[in-house]
Amino acid sequence: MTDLHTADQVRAAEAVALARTPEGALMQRAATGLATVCLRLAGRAVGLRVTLLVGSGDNGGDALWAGATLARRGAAVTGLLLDPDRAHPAGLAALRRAGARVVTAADAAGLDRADLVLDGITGIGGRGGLRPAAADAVGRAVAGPGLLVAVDVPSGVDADTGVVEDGAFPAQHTVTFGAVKPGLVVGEGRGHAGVVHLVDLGLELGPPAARQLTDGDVAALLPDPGAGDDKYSQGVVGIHAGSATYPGAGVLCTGAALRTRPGLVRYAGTAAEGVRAAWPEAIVSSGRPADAGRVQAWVVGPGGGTDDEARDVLAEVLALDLPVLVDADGLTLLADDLDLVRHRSAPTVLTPHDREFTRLGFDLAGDRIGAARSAAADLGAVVLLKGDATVVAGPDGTTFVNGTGTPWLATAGTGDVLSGVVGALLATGLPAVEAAAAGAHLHGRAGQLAAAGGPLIASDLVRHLPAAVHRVQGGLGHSRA
Ligand SMILES: NC(=O)C1=CN([C@@H]2O[C@H](COP(=O)(O)OP(=O)(O)OC[C@H]3O[C@@H](n4cnc5c(N)ncnc54)[C@H](O)[C@@H]3O)[C@@H](O)[C@H]2O)[C@@H](O)CC1
Ligand SMILES: Nc1ncnc2c1ncn2[C@@H]1O[C@H](COP(=O)(O)OP(=O)(O)O)[C@@H](O)[C@H]1O
Ligand SMILES: [K+]
Repeated sequence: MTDLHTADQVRAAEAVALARTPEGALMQRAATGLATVCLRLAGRAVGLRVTLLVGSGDNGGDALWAGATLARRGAAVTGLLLDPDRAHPAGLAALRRAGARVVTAADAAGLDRADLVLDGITGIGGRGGLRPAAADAVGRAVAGPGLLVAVDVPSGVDADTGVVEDGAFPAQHTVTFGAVKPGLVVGEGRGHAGVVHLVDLGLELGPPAARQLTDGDVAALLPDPGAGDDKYSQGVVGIHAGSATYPGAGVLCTGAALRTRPGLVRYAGTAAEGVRAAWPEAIVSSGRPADAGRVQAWVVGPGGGTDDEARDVLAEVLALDLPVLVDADGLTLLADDLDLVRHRSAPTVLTPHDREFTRLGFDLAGDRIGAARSAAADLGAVVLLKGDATVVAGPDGTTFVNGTGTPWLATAGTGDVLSGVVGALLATGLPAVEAAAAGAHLHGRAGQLAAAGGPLIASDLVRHLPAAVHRVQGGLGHSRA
């Protein structure tokens, strides 16, 4: 599990640690970790041309100390001071002692000729868009071929929300201190942070603001069937998806559920013929969900249409005292009457993409975690907000940010697959927020495995689900023909 802590949480823990450690010790730990990662990434120090972009706070201090270490190892380091009078004094003295060049914006030529650019303009103290001089320096430094490494947080990226301001530093790597901040793994911030390296400062942090599951976490939620299991005991999921004219969503969703937890999957709906042909393993009926037989969780909505019949089915399923996942057309219908969800006592999982989320009446500014959380609290439901780095929020504020996936998932039908995966996990009896987070993780892993073979379509994703399960359990993963 990767714990994600906000800037305020890190600052509060740092204050406690600062009071207990000699002056400068924490910054030394941070800068040593930073220099170590830089040396590993660059592969050498001697002759390495390094540009430091140095702001006026402690983030600049980290860059100056790390620059001094690199210079002592033989790198040709240039420190560009954006605010020379306020540069971290001890860090600046160390850089000068190490023999590095120190320049100001007025005489900073050749910023684009570095092999390594260290962004120490702002860290967790940055506010809003970069000031013009800082933005100009970023623009010039990133124009060259050098490796772009952000110190703690890419300048111009909000550490908590991942909102990216104009002119922000587009890091390929971010060396972050004390804890991974949510803004490095969510929203546009994820793309600007690149690969995140954590330097442990030994901070005593409280409960995280959000978490990211690892393969091992997901494997622990997905035990293999044991000798005492039968086809019912792993949880039976019911699927109502697709239609006679458009059976695709029913086929994909049912297949995804089967490929995730193959015990037993029931399908009930008007795509029965297509689903039966594709998945002889499923128990298929063309009747209403209430007549389909016992299940432990329902999936309703993908490709189900928005007519009166679909509206009745949605109300019927939501009236059951079982976990229910609502997706796609089901969400469009739900937007007319959110009380259908608010009144439930069994768990509900809603899986909107951005347009569906706003259709439900919620604001989606840049803060995806905040948006998913407030919708979840309002509705008393788990909200899984899809996209690059899917966010899953529970009504009690429990939050996960997904760390798997690939942009190749941006293709029709992959959402139907996600519904089937999460539905199957809900039926196992997992807490709904964990089922949703684990489902998003598995779905993303399947996407990565499928995309390794080139562009993927949604049925490839279904085929790769067993390999994804195998992979999270520690295997290398292979696909099924
Ligand atoms: N507090 C600590 O114990 C430690 C802090 N560390 C570093 O300290 C950083 C936080 O330091 P600070 O609180 O000094 O804050 P920062 O250095 O992140 O930023 C504050 C400075 O940036 C300027 N600034 C703010 N917004 C700006 C903008 N939009 N454009 C241009 N300049 C802007 C401000 O005028 C201020 O001088 C962390 O991110 C981390 O890198 C590490 O050294 C570890 C130890
Ligand atoms: N750019 C992207 N990067 C990573 N994953 C993405 C991206 N775009 C979409 N996805 C994922 O693909 C799936 C798309 O779901 P959805 O929009 O409901 O598609 P459909 O309705 O066609 O099934 C979601 O799991 C989403 O997280
Ligand atoms: K920075």
